[in-house]
Amino acid sequence: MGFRHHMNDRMSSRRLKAEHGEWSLIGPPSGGDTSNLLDQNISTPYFIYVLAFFSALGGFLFGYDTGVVSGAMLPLKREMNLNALWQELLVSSTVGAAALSALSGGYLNGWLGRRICILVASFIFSVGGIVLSLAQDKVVLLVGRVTVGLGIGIASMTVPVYIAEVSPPHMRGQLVTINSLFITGGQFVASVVDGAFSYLSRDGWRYMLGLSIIPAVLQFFGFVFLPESPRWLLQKGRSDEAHRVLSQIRGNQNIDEEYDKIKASIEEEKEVGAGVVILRILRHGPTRRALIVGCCLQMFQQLSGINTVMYYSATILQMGGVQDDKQAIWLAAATSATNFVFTLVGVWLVEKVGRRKLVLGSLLGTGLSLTLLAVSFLLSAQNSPPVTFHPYDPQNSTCRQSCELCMLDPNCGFCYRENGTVVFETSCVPVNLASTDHAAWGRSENLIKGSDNLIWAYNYCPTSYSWVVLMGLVLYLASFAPGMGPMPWTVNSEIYPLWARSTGNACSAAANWIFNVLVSLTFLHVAQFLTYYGAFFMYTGLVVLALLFVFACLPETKGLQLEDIENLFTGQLCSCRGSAYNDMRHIHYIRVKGSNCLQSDNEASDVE
Ligand SMILES: O[C@H]1[C@H](O)[C@@H](O)[C@H](O)[C@@H](O)[C@H]1O
Repeated sequence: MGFRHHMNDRMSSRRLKAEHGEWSLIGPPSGGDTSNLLDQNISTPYFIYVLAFFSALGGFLFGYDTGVVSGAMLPLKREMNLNALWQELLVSSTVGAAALSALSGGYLNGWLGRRICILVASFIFSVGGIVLSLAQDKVVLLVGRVTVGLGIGIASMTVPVYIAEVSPPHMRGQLVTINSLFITGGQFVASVVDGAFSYLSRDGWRYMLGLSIIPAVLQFFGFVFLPESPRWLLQKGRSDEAHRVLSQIRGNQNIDEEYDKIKASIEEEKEVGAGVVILRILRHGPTRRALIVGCCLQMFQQLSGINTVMYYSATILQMGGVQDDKQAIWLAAATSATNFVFTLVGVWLVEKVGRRKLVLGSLLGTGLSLTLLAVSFLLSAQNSPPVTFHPYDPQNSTCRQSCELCMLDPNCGFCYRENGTVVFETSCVPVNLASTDHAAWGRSENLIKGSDNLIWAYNYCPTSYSWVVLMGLVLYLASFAPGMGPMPWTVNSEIYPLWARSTGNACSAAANWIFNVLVSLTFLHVAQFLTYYGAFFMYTGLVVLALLFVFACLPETKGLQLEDIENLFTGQLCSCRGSAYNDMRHIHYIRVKGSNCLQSDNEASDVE
């Protein structure tokens, strides 16, 4: 096998090392079995899994605390007498606080280091959990929700950075994606805890909200004993410590090249000049382009509508015709289980097919399933039962339309009798403002569920299309979870040079949280204006935009050492799509014609 070496090629020394069997810094080939190619002496120590596990507990808490609130809201509404405004406040205050703290987390990360930030986040999570579980009134609840939000923000931007910085290149994608697996795992556990404690007649919400203390304390004590990122240590001039930690996490592998590369990239920082990091990022072409790609990926993740599905799955299923409250809660648990299981597929695929293909495939499936959801809502709307029964209306209300329009008006609900699949004696009447479980007056005012075949439908219409909605939801999650769920976090942890990494991740995580609030706060209003099928068609359109953006702009980062990845952004924006891949023997760069984003494109592919 004749390698042609190109000594002026920045990569050639790495290739040379590869020839001599030093694969540790380069990573395994895409897909196949690497065991016969790897030197037995340089296997990665298990310690890296311990680091990834304790860090990813931050992801678990992120998932748990964002997921638990929808189920906790049902008993909270009852016991604390919460009106719609307070319910919205308790949900969105956490996400808003997360956006702010993710932004400030960039500064804290650079200043205090990744390890201290993770310790601070787990401490904040523990305090938030204690405040929530002991809360006596809604103001204290709000304080608790803001507190956990602050923890979530810091954890969401620090954990992927830390894992990426301690991982060897060939495992980095997988280990960072494990953090996303823990996010969806946290959401799943939260939905099961919600389901289980919803049977308690009082104080169930205290357990739901308080149980997060356990993983938070576990993470705190774990991190007291775990090391700082060697990259951050080197940046701070603590070279001996950095060398020691790197040897500790790489075991018997040769760390010289990795160590030198990190040092070289710190030297490069000086070329960029001094000043406020975000301004330096914006002035420096490659990092500016990386920031645009990173933030847009996070924005598109949220614009694909994942959190309308996660936060409103019970409502969506009800709109699709699932009538029973408890059934809806457990179906929502099944939704988050699907999200979790399919994130596992992402963990499995990320080092095999790479980030780019995973995201493209995921967006394609997400778009198709959103179309299916939209079509099923359209069919339900077109077949929505008309109003046939007009009781005397003491308030002269406006609730007098078909079920579809009745459902879209938050002031009205649909009341009907059912015999098998036949719906009859249908009316649309105002909802009781204190509890949406009842009508304000008339035959559904004091409704005992199921009595006399009478059904009060707030937020949904009787339809025979619920199974299509259910199928659409499952397909949506199966497509979203392996790619668009985890990859924005994974890619962001890799694409910035060391000096810009904390700030870049802070900005992109904040973009994620800001669009999260935006989409989830507007969903019900958007549905009211555009109808449900209109809303889902709109998300489909946004996914098509995302697909075009990713196709044009997202380069492949699989297998590259962190310090090499910035080279992918040295050309014009979007000129390096799909450009680098590593097939174990050498790194290929295929650049889009005319760009200068790579230093070694042609040479890299003429290897035989
Ligand atoms: O990657 C995660 C994951 O997909 C979650 O299910 C979702 O709730 C978050 O918003 C997202 O950032």
